[in-house]
This record gives sequence, C-alpha cells and structure tokens, in this order.
Amino acid sequence: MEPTSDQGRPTPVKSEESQERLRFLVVEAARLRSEDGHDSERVLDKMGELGQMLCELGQACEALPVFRKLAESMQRLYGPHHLQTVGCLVSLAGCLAASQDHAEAVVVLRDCRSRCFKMGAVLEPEDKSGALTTSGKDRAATQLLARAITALSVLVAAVVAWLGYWQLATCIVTTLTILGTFAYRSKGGTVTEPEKPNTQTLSAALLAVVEPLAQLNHGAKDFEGAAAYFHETALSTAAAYGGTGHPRYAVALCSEGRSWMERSVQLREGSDHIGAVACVRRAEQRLCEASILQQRGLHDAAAASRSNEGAELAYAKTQLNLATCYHLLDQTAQAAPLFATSAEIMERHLGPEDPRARQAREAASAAASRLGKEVAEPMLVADDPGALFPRLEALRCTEPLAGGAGAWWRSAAAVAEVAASLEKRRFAVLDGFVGAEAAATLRAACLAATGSLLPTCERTLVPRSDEVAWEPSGFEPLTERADDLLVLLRARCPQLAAITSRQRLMFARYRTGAHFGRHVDNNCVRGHGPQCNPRVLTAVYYMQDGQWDARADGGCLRLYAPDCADGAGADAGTVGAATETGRGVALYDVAPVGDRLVLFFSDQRCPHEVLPVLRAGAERFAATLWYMGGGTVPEFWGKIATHDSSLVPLPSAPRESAGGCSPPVAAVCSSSSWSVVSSDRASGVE
Ligand SMILES: O=C(O)CCC(=O)C(=O)O
Ligand SMILES: [Fe+2]
Repeated sequence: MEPTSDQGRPTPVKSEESQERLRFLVVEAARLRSEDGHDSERVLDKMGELGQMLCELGQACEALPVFRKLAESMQRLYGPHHLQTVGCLVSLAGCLAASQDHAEAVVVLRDCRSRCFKMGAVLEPEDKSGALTTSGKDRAATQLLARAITALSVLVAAVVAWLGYWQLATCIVTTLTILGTFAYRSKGGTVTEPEKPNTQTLSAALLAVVEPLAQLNHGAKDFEGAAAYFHETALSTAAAYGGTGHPRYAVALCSEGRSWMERSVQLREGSDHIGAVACVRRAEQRLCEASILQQRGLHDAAAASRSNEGAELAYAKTQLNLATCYHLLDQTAQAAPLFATSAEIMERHLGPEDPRARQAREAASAAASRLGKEVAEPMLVADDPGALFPRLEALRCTEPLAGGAGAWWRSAAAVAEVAASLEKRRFAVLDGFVGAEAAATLRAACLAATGSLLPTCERTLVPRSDEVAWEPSGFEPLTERADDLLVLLRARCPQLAAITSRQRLMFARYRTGAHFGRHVDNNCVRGHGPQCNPRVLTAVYYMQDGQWDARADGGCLRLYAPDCADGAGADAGTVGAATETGRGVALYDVAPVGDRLVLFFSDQRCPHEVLPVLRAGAERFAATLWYMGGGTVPEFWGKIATHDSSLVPLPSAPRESAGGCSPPVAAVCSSSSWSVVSSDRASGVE
C-alpha cells in the first residue's frame, strides 16, 4: 500500500539514505545542544536542515514543531527584524501550507511582510497609525529598561569611584551591565542591532514572502488581495533583479492580471457590473504590460535573424503583436509605426489582398488617423523647457530675484506669462520654483513623510500604484509659495477666478514600476456626473534630487490632447486643439525634474497620466495641490485613502508683494466652450 501522511496525501517514499540522514541530524542536533547550549548557531543550522528535509520528504506535520522552535530561537538570537528570522518564518509558512493550514500560513507570511517593511525602515501599509506594534512596544520598553539599568550602573559606579573605591566601582559596572543585557535578552531583544540589509537583499526577502502570499490568497479566492500581492511580487522582482527585464517580472504581472480577471467574474456574479468592468480594465493593463515585455524580447530576437522571407514574416508578426499591446494600453505613438511596418512587410510578401496583410493595414491606418498628421511622438519637456516656454525661461534666467523673496515668478511679467501659457497650451512649467534652499528643506520633509505613506490599491477605474500621504508636515515652503502664485494668477486669468480654496497637499511616491493611468482630475459633464468635483487647477511639484533622465528613468507626466469636441477659442496653431482625430493623442511628456512646478487645468482639457518609473531603486516624489472652485466635494472623498475632503481657504492677497500689477489679460478660451465627446474609451477620473 502507498504510504500516506495524516492528511491522506501520498508521502514520498523515503530512501534508506535519507532515513539515515534524518537520524543523523536528530542525534547531531542533540549533541550540539548539549555542547553549545540551545541557541547556538550550529544547533540552529542543524535544526533548519532537519526541518527542510522533513518538509521535502512530505512530513510537513513533523517539520512544523522543528520550524516553530527554530523561529523562537532565531528571534531570541537575531531579533524579530532579521533576514534569518524572516527566512525561517517563510519556511514555517511553507510547511503550514504543505500541511493544508493555509489560514495560519497567510498569518505568518503577513507577519513576515511587515517585518520586511520594518527592516527597510518603512511602515507596513496597513499599520496606518504609525504606532509601534505590540511586539515593537515590548521591544522598545525592554530596550529602555536595559538602557536605564546601564545608565544607573554608570551613575552608581561614578559615585563609588568618586569615593575612591575603584575595584568596587568596576565590579558594580560589570554586574549591572550584565543584568541590563540579561533583562533585554530575556524579553526577546537582541544586544547587537542587525545591520540594515540593502534594498536588493530586502527586496529578494520580500519577494520570497509576497509571492506565496499571493498564491495562497488566489487559492482562497481572495482575488483582490492576490492581485495586490502579485503586484508587490512584480515590484520586488524589479528591485531585486535590477529592473523589469527579468522574466519573473512579466510572470508576476500576468498572475496579477489573472487575479483581476477572476475578481471581475466574482463581481459580475454579485451584479456589481461597474466594479467588474474596472477589474477587467486592470487585468487588460497588466496582461498587456506583461505581453509588451515578452513581445519586445521576441521582437528583438526576430529582428536579429531576418534572413529570409519566413523570418521576415515572423518579425512582422511580432511587430503586429507588440503594436496591439501598445494600442490596448492607449499608447498610440508607440503602436502606429509598428503597425505600419508590419503592414508593409506583409503586403510585400503576402500581397495586399491577403487577409492578414489587410488586417495589419487597417490597424495601421486607424492608428495613424488617431495620431493625427503632424504629431508623431509627445514632445519631451525634459531639462530644457526653453523650447516650449521661451519667454518664461528668459524671465527666470534674467530676473531671478525680480519678484522678491527669491521667487522669480512673482514679477508681473512672469505671472502674465504663466497665465498666457495656461490659456494657450492649458499647462505651464515653472522651473526653480522654490529655489535651492527651500527645495532641500522640501526634500527632507519628503523623505520624512515616506513613513506615513499608504498604497492606492483601492478599486479605482484608473490603475495606479503610487503611495500617498495627505498633508504631511514640513511642506509649508511649497504650499505658501503655490498659494501666492495662485492668488496672483487668479487676478489675471478669468478661468481661475472661481478658485476660493485648495485641497490639502497630497504627497505621492512612485517606486520602480509604479504609474498612474490616463485620467482627468475632474470629469464633469456639463457640470454634473458621478466623476464631477470642484477642482479647477492642478499644481504638481517634484522633489527629485540630482538628475532625472526622462528616457531611461521613465516617470514622465504625459499630457494628452483635450477630451472635448471643439477647440474653439484655442489659439490658431495651438498644438493639440481638440478635434476628433486629435483626441487621445499624447502631446507632451514633462520630466519630473526636481524643483519643477507644473500647472494644468483639472478638467477634460488636460487628460494626463504618470508613465511607469523604469529605473531600479528609483523613487519619484511629487506633491499635488488641487485648487478648487465652488461646489461641494464628493462624499466618498472623506472615506478612502486616495482622496481627502478637507479644504484650505486661499488667502485674498499674496503673502509677499508681487511688484507692479499690470491689468488682467483677456482669456483666450473660456472653460464653458469645452464640451464632451461621447467616446468608446472614456477617461477615468481620480
Ligand atoms: O505626479 C504627477 O505628475 C501627476 C499625478 C496625478 O496625476 C494625480 O495625482 O492626479
Ligand atoms: Fe491627475
């Protein structure tokens, strides 16, 4: 009869050799324990080996007590936030899962995950309060006790030494220090703090935790949870393996996509059709992103071996696949040339009447008409905004202190130029907005605020993977200046006249792979609609230090042509005047250069997205302020982490004098002249 474990599953047959090895490990662990004591490294090594072997031989239930004991010892020896301890707990979770105790396996892995976050000095996202956990408090209290005893010992010894009893003094110091250390150890502390592991090591540890967590959630049909963990698996893969090129990254994205699909089925069964659509959209995005990575590999390989007709057709097919992926992600600029060359190759080899060639040609024509005639690629506003805003740049460079208080943009000429740029292009870029000194203060505030970030992985229509915090402290140098600028602009630009307040500042971090899909910040349809809110102008300020290479590092703010039917009123020749063909066209990529402020209209005049951050280990920091007109904020804003309903009134006059004021310039286009086009692919709103 086939041997079975206590769960009734077949147990692998143990060879004589492995039995022998098991016996040896048990005896050896006992011998070392009697020689070195319970918590010696040699004993722990042997126990680890024993647990692993039992697990591999299918004896998970016997392996469990071994791993539990091992975890306790490691905790005592290395402390709770140490890679060794976490590694052991992951093995314990593996054993639990193997013995069908999925619920406890999930608990152990979630605990490991929060330990990983703490090792990286980042609070676990669920730990919203920022308070220490119970074990953390215990540890902190014990640490305090140990320090107090040591301090007391030094004090008593100093008095005794002062009295002249040197030998007695030394004796007291030694005894009390040992006592202090003992107190700390007996409460589960560790004497020497572990060295903080580097990001790569930590990401590899996190990967070992979140991947099984994702699988277990998926198995338990918590598909939303599984998708979030698969997403973390992808991000930690990128951070551990130096970028998105590793095959496991694409696999994790695919798994995330699959979980979103399953979730959408669940929601549809519960008649939540809107939720189901949102999940399908997320699934599509993930599967397409994964597919792009895979197709890019195939495409490069096919491009390298285009020696005969067959190979060239294979190459055209990879181009078509890649183009379809980009098309599904709304990245028409990337899709169009690939569609065009694949159509050209197919027509040449198969003839224009071949159905595959015809299909490729149709896709190419549709992409080309979507793109418009003149705009091939978004214009990159990187380190040199001079090409787009020459007058503003000239003012910044020639009159750096013209406005007083070190802010060049306070001068009447600069304010007029910003207003004109908003009217003409719907956005403006102000470099050197707060100046080097305040920028350094903001950067420090930004690093301090990373401890209170929350993920934005709620069920939103638009996929986003940034982490946010509302109104963290230390951002006053930005809010004060931005409010001043708005007061000055409001007096000049009738389109901004309704602004009376702003939302509290939203601080956001985008780590490698993080992005925010195409959306508008206020999607009112003639003043109404479920996605309508009072936002008028969006101001985003970036806090990168050093260089940001937009092409290699990614993370640009992509601005699209308006989602409006007519561009009446826009300057003749304005790039991206709203027309049917212009809709959906990416116009500008604004690089998130440090100390740069970008202003744009929050409504359908400015659909935008944050492109994925590409560089491994990079962090893109942004602070967003929304300036609000009349009306009330949607009720749900007060309830979810991605939004905040508190408003800050705008002062009636700027804090600093703006210098001489020239009369307001007339608005070139008024917001009422923008109406909404019905479309198959509506922009989401965030
Ligand atoms: O960070 C950015 O560049 C823009 C962020 C954004 O679009 C938003 O938070 O709504
Ligand atoms: Fe936005």
